Amino acid sequence: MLLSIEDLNLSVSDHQILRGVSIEVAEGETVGLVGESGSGKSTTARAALRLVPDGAQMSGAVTVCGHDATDPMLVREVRRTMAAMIFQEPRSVLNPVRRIGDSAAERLVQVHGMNKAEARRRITELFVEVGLKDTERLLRCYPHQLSGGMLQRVVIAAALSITPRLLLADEATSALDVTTQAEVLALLRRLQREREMGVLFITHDLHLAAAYCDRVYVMKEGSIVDHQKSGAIFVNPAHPYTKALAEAVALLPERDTTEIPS
Ligand SMILES: Nc1ncnc2c1ncn2[C@@H]1O[C@H](COP(=O)(O)OP(=O)(O)OP(=O)(O)O)[C@@H](O)[C@H]1O
Repeated sequence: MLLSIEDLNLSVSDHQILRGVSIEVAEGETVGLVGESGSGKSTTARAALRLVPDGAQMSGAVTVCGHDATDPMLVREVRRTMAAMIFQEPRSVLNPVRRIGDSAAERLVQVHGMNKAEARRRITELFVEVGLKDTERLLRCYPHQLSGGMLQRVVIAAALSITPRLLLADEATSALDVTTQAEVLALLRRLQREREMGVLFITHDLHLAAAYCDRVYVMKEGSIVDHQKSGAIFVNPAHPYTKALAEAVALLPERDTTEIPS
């Protein structure tokens, strides 16, 4: 298993956020983690890499690529060389006053000891791999000069720069328009297959998770309440909450056509 979370509990200031969460991701697998806002999805992914709030109380077992990720020393190595995380809003992780090239190449310089020229060459290759064009100009741009889709590709390239075996994608495409979302998802799928990466794909969208992932975990109020192969999730939801999520799209109020102004 690339990621194994077992009976994970996490509390902050006596508020219990995660309750006995268990999740597994194998090599080459895409596993969905679905739930409404505040159900604990991001906290689970962050806790897997020990990125927890100060003072958080945590219990349970987490291994990433066979390493104990609850160990503060070991998890540093895990984050350095084995696992990467992509967040929902790329603008929040890129420094607005640093050039794209410097931000994207940072880990290769700091972590892998490459010199700046080597790191820029490698990042340029990765930019091409994630479908970015005009890379020389891009390296000199600032985040505000790029679209959301381009920035998300930059962030994916930076995450892939360490050649992670496990990718934690936290609402990685939720802020993108539908067309760009489809392109980024196709890109992630291709890269995942080429690299045999395991992916934990976090989303609030059950339909997207079922279409994109091999298996899906459903989370509610800090607990995993359902776990199914994607094909089975609509046919045989094990928990009423999964059924409610599946039907949620039908709850949109119908447009009132009786009061159309002339
Ligand atoms: N640093 C923190 N300190 C205290 N409570 C926190 C902290 N981070 C998250 N929480 C709480 O933990 C719960 C789960 O939050 P989390 O962000 O993991 O949910 P989520 O399912 O990822 O939601 P969203 O889809 O909105 O990102 C929420 O009630 C949130 O308020």
